[in-house]
Amino acid sequence: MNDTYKHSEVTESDTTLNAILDLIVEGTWDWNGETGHVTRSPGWYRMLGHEVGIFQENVFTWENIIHPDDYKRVMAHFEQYITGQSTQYLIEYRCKKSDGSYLWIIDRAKIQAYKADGTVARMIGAHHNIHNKKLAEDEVCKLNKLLQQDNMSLDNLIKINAKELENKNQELEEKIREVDLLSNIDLLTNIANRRSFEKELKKEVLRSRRYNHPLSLAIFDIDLFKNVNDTYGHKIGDDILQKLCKLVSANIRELDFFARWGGEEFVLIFPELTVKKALIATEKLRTLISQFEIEPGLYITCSFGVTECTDKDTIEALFQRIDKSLYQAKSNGRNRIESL
Ligand SMILES: Nc1nc2c(ncn2[C@@H]2O[C@H](COP(=O)(O)OP(=O)(O)OP(=O)(O)O)[C@@H](O)[C@H]2O)c(=O)[nH]1
Repeated sequence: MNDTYKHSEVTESDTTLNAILDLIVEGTWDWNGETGHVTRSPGWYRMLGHEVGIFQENVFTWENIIHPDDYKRVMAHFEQYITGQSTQYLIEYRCKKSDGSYLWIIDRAKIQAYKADGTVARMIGAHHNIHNKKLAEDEVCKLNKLLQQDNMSLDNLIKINAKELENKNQELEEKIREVDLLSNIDLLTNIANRRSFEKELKKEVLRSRRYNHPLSLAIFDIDLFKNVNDTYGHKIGDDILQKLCKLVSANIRELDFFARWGGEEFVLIFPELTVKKALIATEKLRTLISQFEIEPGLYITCSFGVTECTDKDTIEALFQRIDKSLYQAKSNGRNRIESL
């Protein structure tokens, strides 16, 4: 038994084919080159939002709905195909809808028959709605452009950020230096503090040993400073400490290291000086201080302990010795220097 499906008549097969085409493509068109007649499927009208069959069935209907910006391109492509300059007719363009907006479609067509003179006798085509796909492509295109711009600005941003970071780092380094400086400086007198002194002393002890150079150390303390505070007040006491530091700083060598040990006690490192020379230097200071009118009508004196660092000295041993010599200077009557 032959079970192949057959249409009983040609018209029936035409109806079936048209129904299938209407289902699988939005719009088909069939152009008769002899008469200029164009048959368009119901889907073609529906796709553009028109009532089926409202347009004249000729080529001008099609030409009139092509977007003006696409018109020349479409015509050129059509011309190339029907004149045999290109082998296929396949083109994307916009068609005007009933509401005046434009719909992106893809138009595919094939010549079905030629006239005796070689011109087209029949051409069948299909319009397919690609609007959403086209919009999505446009979006991607826009995004790509934006991305490129963004990449550039991102690049710039990175550069700007790097510069800002560099500035911040510089600021931070300055702050660290500042903090480091502050942590090494006595805030009242602006000279080195005990912490900084201890570091410096260790360094100088090592240096004197390495080069076998002398190194001396002095400590001095304001005599009876409690009386000054009690008589003139703590504020004047502070001013006196500041003035004393300025005086001493201005009368020591660049090489010498001057620090506040704490309270009204100060220390001096004399690199390259033997105890003999250190005694001369401290004597100069003692005299200067005692002759300096630190406040109107007020003079102060200081007691000094001096010692020289030996090969075997530990830092603690050094301190014990100058402390002891200062104690001796105090107990021997103040405003004097003792050395051990
Ligand atoms: N104004 C002021 N006074 C201070 C500061 N640090 C310590 N002093 C004072 O220094 C005085 C030290 O007193 P004492 O330790 O009794 O010694 P002194 O009166 O100097 O007597 P001698 O050291 O024995 O000569 C105290 O009154 C402290 O308050 C300071 O930063 N500012």
